[in-house]
Amino acid sequence: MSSSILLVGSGKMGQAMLGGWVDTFVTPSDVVVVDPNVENLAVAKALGCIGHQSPVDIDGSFQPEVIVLAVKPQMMVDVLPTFQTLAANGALIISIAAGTGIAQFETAFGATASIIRAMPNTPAAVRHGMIVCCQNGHASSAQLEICDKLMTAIGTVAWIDDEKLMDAVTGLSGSGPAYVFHMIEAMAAAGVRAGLPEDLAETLAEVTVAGAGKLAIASDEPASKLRENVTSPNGTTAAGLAVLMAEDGLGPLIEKTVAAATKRSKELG
Ligand SMILES: NC(=O)C1=CN([C@@H]2O[C@H](COP(=O)(O)OP(=O)(O)OC[C@H]3O[C@@H](n4cnc5c(N)ncnc54)[C@H](OP(=O)(O)O)[C@@H]3O)[C@@H](O)[C@H]2O)C=CC1
Ligand SMILES: O=C(O)[C@@H]1CCC=N1
Repeated sequence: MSSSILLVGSGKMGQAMLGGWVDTFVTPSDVVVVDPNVENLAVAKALGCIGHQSPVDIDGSFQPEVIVLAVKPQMMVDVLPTFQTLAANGALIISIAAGTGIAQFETAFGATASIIRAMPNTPAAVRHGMIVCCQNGHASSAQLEICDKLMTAIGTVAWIDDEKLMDAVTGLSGSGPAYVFHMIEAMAAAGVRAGLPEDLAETLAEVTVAGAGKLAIASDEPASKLRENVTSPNGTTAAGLAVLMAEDGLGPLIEKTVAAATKRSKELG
């Protein structure tokens, strides 16, 4: 890839993105990573990227074409001013921070800067992420293409026009893996209580969730039909679903869960 990338923050999401990029089309030495956390920076360096603990250490001739911001939303106020000079050559700015709106980046980098807000999730680490992108209308078609390629390297990409939807995206797919991991935890614990050995219960829960997810994606049928396919009349699944789909069952709980995460995303902005 000809584009030079500056990645700010090589924590969980920064590392997940880097892994997908260098596994596919990005030359590691084209990526400069800034992170004060020595351990996280070492992961980026081990992949062959150039790493610095501070932007002041970056080679003065480095002109990134893309700047990817992967620090906590609460850090943005302090971090953005330190990258204004590096962005001055018209670099595309991509932020994956929850809540932080495009307007905050326009304030820092200029009203006509090319800004894309993207919301990935942690399955990006195994290139099965869901990434939703939204741009401010100033990115060129080449910049949109670069972003799409970077995000496609870590999963499935969707673009939306209405930035207001990014909070709901964050509450659903951004935070969503945690809901599913908790479901795995709960299923495994229930299996143990039903008499299964712990290791076996964990494997059954993990493989069942992964398999159901794969089937849902591979199948043309809606999830409701796939659910019905498991459910024999008066059988075991019907007995289980009578509990899970009760009036106070999983549906209302997930609705409250996504609403709470969406509200928190709005607050972070
Ligand atoms: N985790 C997730 O599932 C998702 C997270 N996001 C968003 O991604 C962003 C990063 O989250 P995540 O990767 O989980 O967080 P992490 O804490 O794992 O990573 C953030 C990294 O940034 C470093 N850092 C702190 N200050 C600076 C600085 N001034 N310059 C450069 N790097 C700095 C941190 O160092 P230190 O550890 O020393 O603080 C850390 O290594 C957040 O904005 C979050 O909202 C988006 C989608 C999913
Ligand atoms: O919990 C968070 O705030 C981040 C954003 C989406 C997933 N993790």
